[in-house]
Parts: sequence; C-alpha cells; structure tokens
Amino acid sequence: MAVLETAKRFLSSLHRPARLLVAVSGGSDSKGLLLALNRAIEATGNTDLSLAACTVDHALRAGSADEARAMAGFCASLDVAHVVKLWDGEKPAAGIQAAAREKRYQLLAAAADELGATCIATGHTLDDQRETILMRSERGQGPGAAGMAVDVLYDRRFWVLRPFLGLRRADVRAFLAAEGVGWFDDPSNANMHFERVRTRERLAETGDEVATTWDTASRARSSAKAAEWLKRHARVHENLVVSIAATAVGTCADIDCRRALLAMAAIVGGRTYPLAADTAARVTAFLERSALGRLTAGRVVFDRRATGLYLYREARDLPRLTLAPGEASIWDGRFAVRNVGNGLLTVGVGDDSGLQQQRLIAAGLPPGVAKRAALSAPHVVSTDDNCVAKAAVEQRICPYDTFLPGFDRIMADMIAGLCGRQPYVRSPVHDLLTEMER
Ligand SMILES: Nc1ncnc2c1ncn2[C@@H]1O[C@H](COP(=O)(O)OP(=O)(O)OP(=O)(O)O)[C@@H](O)[C@H]1O
Repeated sequence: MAVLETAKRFLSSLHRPARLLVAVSGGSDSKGLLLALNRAIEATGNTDLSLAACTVDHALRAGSADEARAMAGFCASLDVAHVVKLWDGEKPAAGIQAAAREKRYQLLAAAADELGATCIATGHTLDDQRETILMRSERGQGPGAAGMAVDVLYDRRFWVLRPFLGLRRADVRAFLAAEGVGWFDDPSNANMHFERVRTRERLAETGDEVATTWDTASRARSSAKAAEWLKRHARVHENLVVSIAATAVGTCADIDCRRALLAMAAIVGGRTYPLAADTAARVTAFLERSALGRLTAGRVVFDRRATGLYLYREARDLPRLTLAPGEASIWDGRFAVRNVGNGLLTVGVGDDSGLQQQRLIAAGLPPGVAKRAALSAPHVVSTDDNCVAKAAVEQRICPYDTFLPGFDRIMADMIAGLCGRQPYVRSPVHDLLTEMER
C-alpha cells in the first residue's frame, strides 16, 4: 500500500541512527504517519531507528486535554514514548492560528529535547501543500514564496520532516480505516473564519485542475544559483551593510539574483518574510532604471551609487530592549542579544554612531553610506561597570533562523558564511541537496 511504502522509503532515506519525534495531533494525517512509521520499523526490524511522539494541547477549546490523553493511550498501545505539552500561557485575541503555530513548534522542540529525539516529523499531506500554494500565490508573495519544503530546519536545531507531503489525505485515511484505527476531526477545520479552511473548500469545488506547478528541485537549483551570485557579488560589512558589486546590479531582475537580493534585504530589514510581490517589483524597477539614488522598501534603504548597491536598515522605528542578567532576546529582528553581565542591559540606538561610522569607512564603504547605516547599529548600555563582556551579540539571519526550508539551505549557508557565521545543521534526509553537493 502507498502509505506504508512511503513510510519505508522515507525511513531508508534517513541518516542513522535516528530517533524521530512524531508530532501527533490526533487528526488522520499525523496518526496515520505514526502508525505507518511504526509498522515500517517493525517490518524492517531496524534497531537504529526509533520513534517518540508529542501532542500539543493548545487549550483553545473544551475537550483538548481528553484528545491529548487519547493520543497518549494510542502511543502506549504502540509502545511509543509520548508526552503532552500544554500551552498554558496567555492567548492573543488576534492571529490565534499563527500564535498557536509558533508555540507548537517551541513545545515540539522542547519535547524532542526531553525524549532524546534527533528530528521531528509532521503529518502534512499533498492536500495541505496545494492549499499552501494557492494561499501564498493569492497573497501575492514574492519569488521566495512557493510550496512547503519536505524538510525545514526549526530554530537552527531540529529538522522537521514531512514524509507524507506527496500523499493524498484520502489515502492516509484509507490506510487507517484498513488498520481499524479511528481519528479525531478538529472542528476548527470547518471554521470558515480561517483562510486555510476557505481555501480547502475552494480546492474541493474546483477539483484537481488547479494542480500545483511547484517543483522543489527547480526551486533548490534556483537557490543554489542565487548562492553562487552572492558569493561572487555580495559582501556583508560590520553586520550592518550589504554591498552588491556595481557590475552585478544590472542582473538583479533575473529571478535567481532577485531571490538572493531579496533574501539579503530581509536580513538587513530584520524581516522573516520576503517583500510582497508589488514591493519587490518596485525595487526591481528602481534597479533597472540604472539611475543612481535611494529607494526605501521593507525597512531597507537600497542606496545605489557608482561604486555599487548598498543595503542598510532605515534609521526609523528602531526598538528599545531591556534585558536582566542571563536574559536573551532579539533586537529589531537583526541581532540576538544575551546579557552576560551582572547589570541591566539596554539595547537601542545611541549617540556613538560616529565610531561605527569610522569602522564602516575603514571597511571600505562610501562615507555617505557609512553615515546613514551607522544610525541603525545596536547601541548597548549596561548598568554593570565591572564586567568587560556585558552582551553577547550575534547577527540573525531573520528569514532562516526560525524556519529554514531545506531547498534554501545552500543559499542560507552562503549567507551565513558572508555574515561570519557557521553553516546550518545538515538535514538528516539524504535528498536532492545531498546529490547537488556531490
Ligand atoms: N496539536 C498538535 N500536536 C502535535 N502536532 C500537531 C498538532 N497540530 C498539528 N500538528 C502537526 O502539524 C501537522 C500539520 O497540522 P496542521 O495542518 O493542523 O498545521 P498547520 O498549522 O497547517 O501546519 P504548519 O505546521 O505548517 O503551520 C500535523 O499533521 C501534525 O503532525
């Protein structure tokens, strides 16, 4: 049967030893995934592969704790270690789905730590993929937007794998039915208030002709070309300015180069998502005009000079952050800051931009660029006079540090190198990228 075969093929592509934490909601997809992986391991007798499972209780509706308990019972029947993680904090009034998702991944990573898992598996199916592609294309997201990746690195630590991304939900349900196992239907899946539910309804009405044109292999190749372009033409200065060689600016309209440029703009702007398609088109039009000057988009100044193109954060709406000793947080989406001193640490913008400006000039940047870019540098002040090191500051690669799609890893590694950071952790799946890097 396709479902069991998919689980076996997936396991054989996994680097071993591996311990997989299956994220089980109680719905058909993740329950089917857990059961199929369990059967596949039993059938092959692999001893260097094992399973664990976690259910997140979002505590958003009555009965969620009972459902989580039922999943604990199901896992016990398979002899799979299982934990329930409860979201017990305050819930936001708006954007509840996005907040639940953010919390869910945090809790899944905590469960993976607790149960000694090396990676996480979720039950996303081809049905989810088609919905995602339709939603993203309708939102008009730029060239970074597309389908879900089969593997995503979460928080630079755990690869989240989606073994059923090529399978239809109906097949997973047929597998469960044949095994005599039931599942739970989340009532929010019928709530038309949610964009995903409306998209699902539309896909059901229009049928298969809205089939996906998304192709992960060509996306990965485009990302690799973008990495090559960055290697040749881009430099990062003092974690504040990205420069693009003057000779390369003319090629920015090319889809791969644009992908690279927009990724760099997202880093400079401290933004998780690439610019919306219409804003990206405005940037491309500006670069195609080949006139010198400045354009601001997505909190980033695109400063075009005879010597090249310079990207830096516009000096507006910069936040202020206070950290107690030992505390860590993210400033402006661009820097991860940890207070390693004994006093109170404040991060904001300050009046020492002259020093920063000198450093940028010494790094070879035009004085005009250095002057403007220095205004957006983090300024760290501590009440602790005695400690030499008061703050550990690391540049963040905002679009990739929380979720890095596997097909973008080659580009992300190139960017990490340009920022003076280590490469990202490798995916445990032997995949297309492994082949491309041979
Ligand atoms: N409450 C939960 N506990 C554990 N895992 C869950 C839970 N909810 C969802 N998951 C995991 O995430 C997968 C996708 O679920 P769903 O489609 O509801 O989430 P989503 O929000 O659309 O996905 P994404 O994780 O991409 O945001 C499930 O198959 C399951 O593996």
